[in-house]
Formats: sequence, C-alpha cells, structure tokens
Amino acid sequence: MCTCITYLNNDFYFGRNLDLDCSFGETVTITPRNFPLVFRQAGQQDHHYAMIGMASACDSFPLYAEAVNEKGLAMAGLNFPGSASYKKAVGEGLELASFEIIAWILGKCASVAEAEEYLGEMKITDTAFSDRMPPAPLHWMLADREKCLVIEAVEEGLKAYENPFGVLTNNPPFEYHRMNMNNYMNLTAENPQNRLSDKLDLKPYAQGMGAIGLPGDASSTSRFVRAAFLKWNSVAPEEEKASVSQFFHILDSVAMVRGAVVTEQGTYDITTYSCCVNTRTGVYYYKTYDDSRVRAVDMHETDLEGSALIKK
Ligand SMILES: C[C@H](CCC(=O)NCCS(=O)(=O)O)[C@H]1CC[C@H]2[C@@H]3[C@H](O)C[C@@H]4C[C@H](O)CC[C@]4(C)[C@H]3C[C@H](O)[C@]12C
Repeated sequence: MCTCITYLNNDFYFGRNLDLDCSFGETVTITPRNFPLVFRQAGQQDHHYAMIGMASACDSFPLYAEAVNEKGLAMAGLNFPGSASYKKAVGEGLELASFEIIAWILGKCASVAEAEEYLGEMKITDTAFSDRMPPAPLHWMLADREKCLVIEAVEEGLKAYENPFGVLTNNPPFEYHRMNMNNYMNLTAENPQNRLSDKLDLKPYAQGMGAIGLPGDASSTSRFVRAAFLKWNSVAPEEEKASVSQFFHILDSVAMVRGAVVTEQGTYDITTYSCCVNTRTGVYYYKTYDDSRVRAVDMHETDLEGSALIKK
C-alpha cells in the first residue's frame, strides 16, 4: 500500500509512503539535465529538466517510484493491481512504457498544464523494463502548486482526473475515492455538537470526538480518507522545518507497522520509506522504516549539467 499527498504551507510539498514487503533497490537518484533519457518508443530526451526522487538502482534509466523536477512538477506511481491496463506498443503516436512515464513527463514539462497537453495522445504500453522487471500495475499522481491530477491507464484508455484532495492511495480507481469522501464530510477537528436530539443531554467528554468515524485501518480507502482529513485540517507554522515535520506526521498516520498487514504470500507490508520534497527548492527529505532520522538531499548541491545519474 502506498499513500501520496501534497501539502501547501507557504511552499508546496509533495511526498509519499512507499509500502511494500521488500526492497526494490530504492536509492535517492538525481537525473541531471544532460543524462540521455532513451525511451522504447518515444525517442530520446538528450537535454531535459533535472529531477530528484527515489528510484530502483540502475545506471541506464532512472526507474522512479516518485520524483520532482527543477520546475516544481512532481509525480508518483502507486500500485493499482487489477485495474491498470496497459496496451501493446504498435509504434504509433506517443507510446510510453509504464516505467518511463515519470521521467518522460518530468523531463519535458514544467507544469501540470503543460503535461495535460500530451495526455490526450499518450498511451501506456505493457513493455517490460527487462525480463526480471515486468511492468508494475500503477496509477499516478501528478502535481504542481497550481493543480493536481490522477492518471489512470484502464481498459477504456488513459484517464486524467482533477484531484482536489491532493491525496492518492491504491485501489479502487480514483472515482471511487472521490465519491467515498462525501461519506465523511461531517467529520470535524472541533468538538462535535449534539445534533442527534435536543431532548437528550449529549455532550463531548474528551478531545477529538468530532472525528469519530474516521477510519483507522490500513486499507486503501481508509488511508485515503484519513490522509485527506489530516491534511485538510493541518495547521503548522509556515517554516521549512515545521512544514516538513508536519508532512511526516500526516504520512506517519497512514504508515504500515510490520505485522499489521499480511499479504496473500504471508509476507508483511511495511512503510519502507516516507519522503517529502520541497518542490521549490528541490530538497528531497526521507526516512526509512528502521531509521526515523530525516535525511535531506538537495538536488542543487550537485552539478545539474552532468550527464550521468547521481545516486545518493
Ligand atoms: C510497489 C510500489 C508501489 C507501492 C504500493 O503502491 N503498494 C501498494 C500495495 S497494495 O496495492 O495495497 O497491495 C511500486 C511504485 C513504483 C514501482 C517501481 C517503478 O515503477 C520502477 C520499476 C518498474 C519496473 O517495471 C518494475 C520494477 C520497478 C522498480 C517498480 C517496482 C514496484 O512496482 C514499485 C516500487
């Protein structure tokens, strides 16, 4: 399971929990402007925007789980098994393999608005990165300070939804989560009022009772609601340290604790890492399951004119 959120608190932040039962070789990776991005069907970007994110260690292509480019455009892939439907490449139009879409969009586009111009013609193909790396069934959240989208490649084709929540988790498709949020509009961070009956003497006896009914489990739909409730009620001083700390508190509230989520294979899903990027400064903050110290990698501290992937 995974949860991705945006957070506006003076600066604009983007990040996610990556929940999985094993490592995928995750390494903080910077793709500098002159690293040749070679796509299977969509040509080559020899010069492009630089980006930073978590990728599977690989020298030939940045296999990002999520990344942010130097213009402040951010994108993350989250599991979408059974719902994602990729097409066979036929050599026509704009065809991108599922593992290429993050690098392609962030390499080329400075904003969501710019990316939207390509979505109409885009097709996601089922091309595998390698024999050992078949395509991962994903959907994506794409965001900048102005706008947030969910991109889903389903049976009928590529769909893009505006995402006013700035939250994404996993199955079912986004339209379900959007509708489901209506069920929770009564939740409040304040003390609840007795609306049951004015003939009954009902009153709050502790703090936090306005949000009774907020789902506490690890399912995708529950994490969506919980992350949205916490994010939209969040209050933090508009300073970098406070914003990043607040961001991780929200992610912590939807994190997997080892043992609480057993997969069909009998393994345990855990929050392998949590990350938060300041999209203006390009600083990538992250912490891992066994090390809660927050580390920071500043993309501008490396030579962004380089031509080889930089692993931190
Ligand atoms: C498993 C990750 C998503 C985590 C998630 O959403 N879990 C939810 C589980 S569940 O639905 O609730 O069961 C995804 C996100 C990005 C994916 C990786 C990236 O797409 C990059 C490459 C792509 C290759 O095709 C496969 C390996 C891979 C390295 C992917 C492995 C894996 O599928 C990742 C790491």
